[in-house]
Amino acid sequence: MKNINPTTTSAWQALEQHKANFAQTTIQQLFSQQPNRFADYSLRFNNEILVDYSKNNINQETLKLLRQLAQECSLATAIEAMFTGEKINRTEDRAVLHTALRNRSNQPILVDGKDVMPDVNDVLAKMKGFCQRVISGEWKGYTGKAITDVVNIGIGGSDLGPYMVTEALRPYKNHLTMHFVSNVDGTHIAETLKKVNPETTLFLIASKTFTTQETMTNANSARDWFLNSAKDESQVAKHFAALSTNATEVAKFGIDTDNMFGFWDWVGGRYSLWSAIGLSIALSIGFDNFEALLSGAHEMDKHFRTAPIEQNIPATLALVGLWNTSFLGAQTEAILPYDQYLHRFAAYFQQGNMESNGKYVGRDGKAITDYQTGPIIWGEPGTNGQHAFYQLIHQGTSLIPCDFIAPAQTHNPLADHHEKLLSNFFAQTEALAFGKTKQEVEAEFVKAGKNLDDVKDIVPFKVFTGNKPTNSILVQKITPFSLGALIAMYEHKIFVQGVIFNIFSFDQWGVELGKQLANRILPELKDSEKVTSHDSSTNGLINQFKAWR
Ligand SMILES: O=P(O)(O)OC[C@H]1O[C@@H](O)[C@@H](O)[C@@H](O)[C@@H]1O
Repeated sequence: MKNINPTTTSAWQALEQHKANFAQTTIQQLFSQQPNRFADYSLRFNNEILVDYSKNNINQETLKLLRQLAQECSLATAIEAMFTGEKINRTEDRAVLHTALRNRSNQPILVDGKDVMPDVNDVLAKMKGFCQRVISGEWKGYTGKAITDVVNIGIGGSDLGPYMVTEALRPYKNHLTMHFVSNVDGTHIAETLKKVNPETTLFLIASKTFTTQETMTNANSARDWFLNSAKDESQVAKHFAALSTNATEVAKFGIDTDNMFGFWDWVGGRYSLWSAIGLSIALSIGFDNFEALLSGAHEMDKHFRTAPIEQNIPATLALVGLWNTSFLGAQTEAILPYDQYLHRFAAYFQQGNMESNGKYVGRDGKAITDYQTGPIIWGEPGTNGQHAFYQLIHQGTSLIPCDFIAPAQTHNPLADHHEKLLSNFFAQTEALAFGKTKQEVEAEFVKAGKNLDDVKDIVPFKVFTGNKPTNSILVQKITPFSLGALIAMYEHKIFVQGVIFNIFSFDQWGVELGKQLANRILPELKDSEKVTSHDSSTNGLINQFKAWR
């Protein structure tokens, strides 16, 4: 991947000039000027996903310049570099091949001259056999009973993806009850263990490194709890499996390598749900559905790799997002799914995006000083968000571009719930784009029989300026296939932005310092000695903790 500061491209400079046009123009005016705006600014994937990006402050010139920016930043070369296994994660000297995990075409993909597909397929076959045995009840616990509960112990990428997807695909789930334990706070595992029976519980220890403090602490507590009942170490094999790249540490923990499902250093944690880390997903919805999830992602991969930039959905979302943040001044992006099953979707992409693109060092090793990199990602499911934080999106002083996501078909057709939900979905982007003018507010008062003189002081508070950018992502139905495609779409959006930001999107050095310092502090908490080795704030806090515990 080349080192190109995006601000030095001619497209960036042209975009800087071009943005002045939008100081005066509103989204409303753009719609009045362009009757076909919806048709011209929307894209479809497989007749299953519709992406409408028309309600943004963009015109054809904006798109032309953004596409030119992508070209000047060598996006096409970068895409090929990723898909062909080049070591684009240069700071860790690794390839980035989550796309190989879902490569249903089976075309060889080489890393260091070796095709990775046979290994990928071997692990998938092992996962399939394991799922069949556990789901059918053939796999027995230490007292001969079938498994009823699965506890995934992992954190970050080893938790967020599997948890988000198993929740999103609940309509497809079988009889197994899934639990996810991530926090090192003992409350998380303690509350989970209250709900399960050691005779019928399977623990999946999910950790790429198998050294993560939170996960190993929870795994040890789970094993102690299990042995408290089973009283026999040899029974651990029936109740513990490991999802990891680190066979040595897995063996040290005492998990049989037969129960280890491997993956490789070219799978980033936050891109790992497609790997063995997805075993909890496969157990919950069955292996066929897990394969459908992979297929959906693979179709999106093909689209991303081959579609021209004008029709390329992830690239378009990335460029429009970059326009909003780098040129129009937005600092955050909200992801707002109108689907209760997608309640962890925003949390998942908080890691996906912020751990990937929250970087201040460019690919040249120098600090980036002249542009913003990854935005802050946040969000909650609609309509809950409407009654909480939408006030600020509609009338605050910050510009917050939003992605609205909704399925056309619900899995729970109950009275008119879904029509009501979707009416809110449509209404919100309409309100955000077009707002409500002073004249409209006054007309409403008049209609309600009010004298305008009496209400004139209230009028400004009821005005909505509109002109707030949104994308609407309408999915025919949330199925394993469409969800796979949707996740891959956002993954590639992040990739495109990382390429243009000139950063390395696939490392995560920013999480290390806190871990190091926590390891230094941990022994200091073991005794009652007064701590003096830190700054006065940290010393003061530690010492108060010791006094109060
Ligand atoms: O899967 P393991 O190795 O336990 O890591 C879990 C998580 O740890 C964090 O510190 C980050 O590095 C994440 O990217 C990662 O997903």
